[in-house]
Amino acid sequence: MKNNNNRGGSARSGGSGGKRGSAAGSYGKGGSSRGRGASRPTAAAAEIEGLPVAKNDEVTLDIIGMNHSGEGVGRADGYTLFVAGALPGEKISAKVLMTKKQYGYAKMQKLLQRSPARVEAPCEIFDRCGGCQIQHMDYAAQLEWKRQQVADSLQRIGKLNVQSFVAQSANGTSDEDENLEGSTRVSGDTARAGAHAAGLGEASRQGDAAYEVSPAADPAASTQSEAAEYALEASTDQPRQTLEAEAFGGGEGHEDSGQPGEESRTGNAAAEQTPEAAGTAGYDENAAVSSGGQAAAGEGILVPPTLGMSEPWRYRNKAQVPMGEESGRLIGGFYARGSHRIVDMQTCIIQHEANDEMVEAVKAIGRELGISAYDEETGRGLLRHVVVKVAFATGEKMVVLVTNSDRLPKAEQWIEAIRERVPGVRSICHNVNTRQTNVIFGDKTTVLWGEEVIHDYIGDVKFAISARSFYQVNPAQTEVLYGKTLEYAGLTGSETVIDAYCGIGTISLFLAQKAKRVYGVEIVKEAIEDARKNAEINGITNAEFEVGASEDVIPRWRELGITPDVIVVDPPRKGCDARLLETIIEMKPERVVYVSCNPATLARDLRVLEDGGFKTVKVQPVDMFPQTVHVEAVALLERLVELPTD
Ligand SMILES: C[S@@+](CC[C@H](N)C(=O)[O-])C[C@H]1O[C@@H](n2cnc3c(N)ncnc32)[C@H](O)[C@@H]1O
Repeated sequence: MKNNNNRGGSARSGGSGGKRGSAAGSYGKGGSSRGRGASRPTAAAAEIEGLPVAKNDEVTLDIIGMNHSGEGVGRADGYTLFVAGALPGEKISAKVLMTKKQYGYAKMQKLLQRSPARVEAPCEIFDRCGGCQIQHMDYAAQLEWKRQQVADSLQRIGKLNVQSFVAQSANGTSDEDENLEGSTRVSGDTARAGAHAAGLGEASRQGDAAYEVSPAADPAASTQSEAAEYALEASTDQPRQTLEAEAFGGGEGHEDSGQPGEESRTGNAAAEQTPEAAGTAGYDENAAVSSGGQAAAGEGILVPPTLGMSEPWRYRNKAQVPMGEESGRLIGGFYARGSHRIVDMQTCIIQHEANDEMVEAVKAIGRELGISAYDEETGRGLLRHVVVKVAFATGEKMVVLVTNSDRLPKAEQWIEAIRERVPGVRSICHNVNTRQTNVIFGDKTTVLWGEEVIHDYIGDVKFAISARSFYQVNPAQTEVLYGKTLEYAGLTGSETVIDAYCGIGTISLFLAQKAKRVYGVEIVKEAIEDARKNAEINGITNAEFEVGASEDVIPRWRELGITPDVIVVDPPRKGCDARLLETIIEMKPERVVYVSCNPATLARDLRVLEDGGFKTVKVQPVDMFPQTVHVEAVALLERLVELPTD
């Protein structure tokens, strides 16, 4: 049906509402995506001529996929609309919130046809908080969607050949056992729901060229120049520059790396991690995936089902909670999606309970002591963030108060009250960040009380973790991830291994148990100090560490004659530096194991390595961040044997 403006295709439908976990939540409140109190850019852009829809139109949409931010993707007369809360396979009525040249946003009004993968989000503030994006999607469907994100990126960005899939049988198993790799199997109905929700089946055939170049759906993207966005998405000729731009603003904030779920900057993950290509999973015509299931044996890269958790809740060992004020009262919680508006919370069900308790204690103490919260608009106020960590294996706890002032007023009272209300706390730290920035930590950290570090175990290896060092946030899945990394490294005990972007030496020390020698490099000085301590406390003598950028240090190691058999890289979201990739190619290791938290930069870098003489054998997705859109994967590359030239 055409509307009055002859824009066509936006079949009007009435209705409003939508239940929690179905509808979009707090979108559409206007303002820029960065400003405090803003949540979604609405009609900031002037109406654009010739679009099939306009702001406030009501449209009926078939949701054909889900983008990197977890928003459903619908089309109105070929025009792409992103709808928060909508799942692939659903039919909805929606109201257009804003339009850009090639895509727009709409708010779900009514769910007309429900996906079998839709579940009730268990978190009470899911519809407001931006911390999780896909609690309303059944876990099996989340896992399949993540697998497909990886496969699609490899194909679309890396131009790599991915093995096709065979459909899953009714009991969720497949004959292709080799491909299961110990994964959480997708069972029966949920398998089909998963395939459905991941935008597979019919909808997966509906991709088109326009969508292929469509830009980031994330509200944060709207703060970037559109030209940059399009450069980013449209072209794989210049993917490095553009993909780097999207990764946490180009790679500052090393202390926490920009790992998904590791919000080293303020802002929720959805706001900060601008998707690289608007997430074409599920509707890329060229994607090899045909349904939820297993890869068929044959040519191409194997992308097995995502390794998931049996209990995908309460898995996080760290919370970085921004503090604010509401009617003069101190509050703390994650940001609403696409904004810096804090949603006060009492509990976060993906966090360990101890983290909830620590955050609540700090909020209560702050209120009692009359502490002000930092206001990022005025640059005034004291308490910026509370960062809490708990070691799952030992129960040790750390509280870090990040303030906008060198001095922590009432420090003694803080210490006394935290010790009283957080039984078992081992470390209370103060970090100073006086910069007007969205990076969480400042450079100066002092121990107010207790130890400088807490200790945890991954497998049998003990780790000391300081306030600012990167440490994986999901300990159960870290073991799975590192186990895969070790397996792919294929060590026999005689190998020399380089671990680039080594953090506190977690992967290095895992590898050192099976290698002759391991060299780790990391840019954060404190992390390398921790890595050395960690080697020492575990009695590991065959690992050595150097501070510096991998792209500077490893070429130097090459000049010194270090010849690795295996190179492991685990870079932040922006991926590997081009100089590092060049050096890897020149060093000619037998194998490269690439651990990645960003399928887009992974795909880009694999392309470079493939062109440099390596073959990608398999890429295993591992779910480090259930209920969120973040995707982790580990890739195995083997060096192609060079044939002699006559
Ligand atoms: C995703 S984390 C991986 C850490 C570690 N492998 C682990 O599993 O805990 C990436 C690490 O790279 C570091 N980093 C960022 N840029 C770097 C660079 N150019 N050279 C070396 N390390 C870098 C960050 O500080 C962070 O510790």
